[in-house]
Amino acid sequence: MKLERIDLQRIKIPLNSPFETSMGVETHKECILVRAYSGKHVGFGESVAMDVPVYNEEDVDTVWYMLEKYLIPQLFKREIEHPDEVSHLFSWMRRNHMAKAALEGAVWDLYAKMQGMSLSQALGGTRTTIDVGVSIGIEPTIEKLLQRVEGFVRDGYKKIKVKIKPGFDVEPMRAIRQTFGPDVPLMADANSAYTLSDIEMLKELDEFGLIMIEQPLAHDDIIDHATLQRELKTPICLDESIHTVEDARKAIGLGSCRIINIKIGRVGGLTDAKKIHDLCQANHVPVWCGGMLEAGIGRAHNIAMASLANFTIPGDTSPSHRYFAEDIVTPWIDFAKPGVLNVPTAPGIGFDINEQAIRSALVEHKSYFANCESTTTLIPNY
Ligand SMILES: O=C(O)CCC(=O)C1=CC=C[C@@H](O)[C@@H]1C(=O)O
Ligand SMILES: [Mg+2]
Repeated sequence: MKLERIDLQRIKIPLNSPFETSMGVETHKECILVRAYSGKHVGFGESVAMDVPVYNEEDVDTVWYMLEKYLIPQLFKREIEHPDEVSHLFSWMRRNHMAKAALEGAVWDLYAKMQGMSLSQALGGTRTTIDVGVSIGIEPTIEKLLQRVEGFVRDGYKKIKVKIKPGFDVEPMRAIRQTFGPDVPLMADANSAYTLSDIEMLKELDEFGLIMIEQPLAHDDIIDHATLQRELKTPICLDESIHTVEDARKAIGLGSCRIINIKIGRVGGLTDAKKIHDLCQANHVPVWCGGMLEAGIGRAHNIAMASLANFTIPGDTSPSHRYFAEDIVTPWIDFAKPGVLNVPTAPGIGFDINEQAIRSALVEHKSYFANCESTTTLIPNY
């Protein structure tokens, strides 16, 4: 496929309620939508970088900059046979995975549409439905947390993920277990809030029969996580520490984790997400699809990826209304039955674009054309 035009749209959407983690409080979802045009087809992608670089080194501005200055011009230079070529094409650039993934995702969607297949099929997905969980931010009180958990359990979510941080960890988890019993599928996500000096507290979490403790230690660590995993019964799941298939290989080899949370944007796109999925499958390490509070296009990409066979743990792909009063896709992403989403069978991401919702949320829109002189490439010829 020859890309003729690429559009970037920066949008900002209010969250239904603030979402607090150990990294801070989010009240809006700000992201960049990517539209990739070839002939009569258009593919859609979405960047997941936050508006401040607290989750990784990127933010919305760095994503736009890297796309405009390097990645879009480079893609215009090439005829792409298969989307798997894009991550190699971008491999000269260090990191900036969320910028790369937003553009690569649009190419994957475009490719699937041109082939007349769903994105799930194009990726090799086998599931026709996916079980989904919910991520609950840090609440001001344990009582408020219990109210949120009660509502989501009633809604039928297949996994309840609770954010923890120093001072809000053992007691909230104990209260959930005492209130809802041992059968609620429960996990904790620490977002790197602890160190090995907290090992005794982290071992206390073992009594709650959690599915996993996600990213308890430093965002760039796999050594201390291996030490901690040897002391814990509860499986450690790595999120922020895993950026590449090599990171995953090393973490599995060291015993740093027993589960991996795959986020398309964190690992640089669908091609690399699939490589990590396949490596984990070969090593009997289950994976699940993490979330970044995506709007509908990003959420649709997550659904397609989560249809791959080794995504055996419910992911954080809640229906749109969990976070937003209006979504940028139609139909809205919603349960087919409690805790279950259908995997679309229509071509590409399988959702239409709600242009009115995008217009309402639009901050900036810019079109780039392959035949435009100003779209020059500032990188060596790779
Ligand atoms: O998108 C969702 O529903 C889950 C969001 C979520 O839990 C996270 C988003 C971004 C960073 C973190 O706060 C956290 C995570 O680490 O998984
Ligand atoms: Mg996480």
